[in-house]
Amino acid sequence: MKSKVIEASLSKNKDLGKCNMTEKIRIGIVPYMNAKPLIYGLECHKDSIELLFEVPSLLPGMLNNDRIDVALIPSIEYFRNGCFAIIPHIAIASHGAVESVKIFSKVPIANIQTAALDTSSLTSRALTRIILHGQYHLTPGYTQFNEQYNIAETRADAVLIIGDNAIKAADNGYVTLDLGQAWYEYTRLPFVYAVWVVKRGRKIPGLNELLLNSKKMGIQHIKEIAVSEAKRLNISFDTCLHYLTNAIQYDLEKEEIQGLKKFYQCAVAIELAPKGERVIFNDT
Ligand SMILES: C=C(O[C@@H]1C=C(C(=O)O)C=C[C@H]1O)C(=O)O
Repeated sequence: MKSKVIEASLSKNKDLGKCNMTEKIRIGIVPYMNAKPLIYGLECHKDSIELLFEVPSLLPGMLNNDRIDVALIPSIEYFRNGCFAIIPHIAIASHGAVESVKIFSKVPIANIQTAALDTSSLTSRALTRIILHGQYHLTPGYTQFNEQYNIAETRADAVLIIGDNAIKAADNGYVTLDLGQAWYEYTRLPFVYAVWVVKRGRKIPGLNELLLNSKKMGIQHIKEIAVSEAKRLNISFDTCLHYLTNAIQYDLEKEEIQGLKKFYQCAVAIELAPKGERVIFNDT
């Protein structure tokens, strides 16, 4: 299923600014299992789209520097940047437990004094601070956790890990806190981890439709994605299917937008984001 719209947009649109018309649309995306359904339908556009895989923390900068044209970015960065527009109806979200954003703690959560946060993340790092502060009245010392480290050798009391590594990490007797679940208990709202964005004012005709169709196709082929992810990550098909269908949610509608706005308010309250930002959608 080839999108005529995007092909037309590449040849018709004279407003692509720094993007050369003969060049492909460069789309930045996280390399985790959770993003696979969102890009499933893009595979058949290889002649007009280039996919670049990068950890979430690096994608906003790449978009800002025009190294990519569209990106799936950590939701906190949408509010910090202030110059992006969100592609409607699509998110990486959870309504409760997310299974891939977890604190692994060597002490009871209420006793955490130091926490090392995954450097791949931006949103879940902020969410950790919000939950530990808001729910547990804790302001621990924060350090970095790099995926080359392992939990046991980390000096911090607790470690935040996101993505495939969090799914694969064994609990090993650690106290674990699923931050999607913690957010739900704190607010009774869904949590939005990532959104597709473009720079505000950048017109890529057909983009919203292209990404929405891709998501729809991904959801239709979720079992096939679970099979290949199980192989790639060396984990069970059931774990993948459960994660892709029960834990991660891909909609960005009324409730998720409410969750996104609540997250922004909580971030502003502890100075993790500037005041006065609004949710603005891309309309092309
Ligand atoms: C739920 C997740 O969402 C991710 C978490 C992000 C973050 O913490 O900054 C960013 C993008 C998402 O892919 C996950 O990867 O586990």
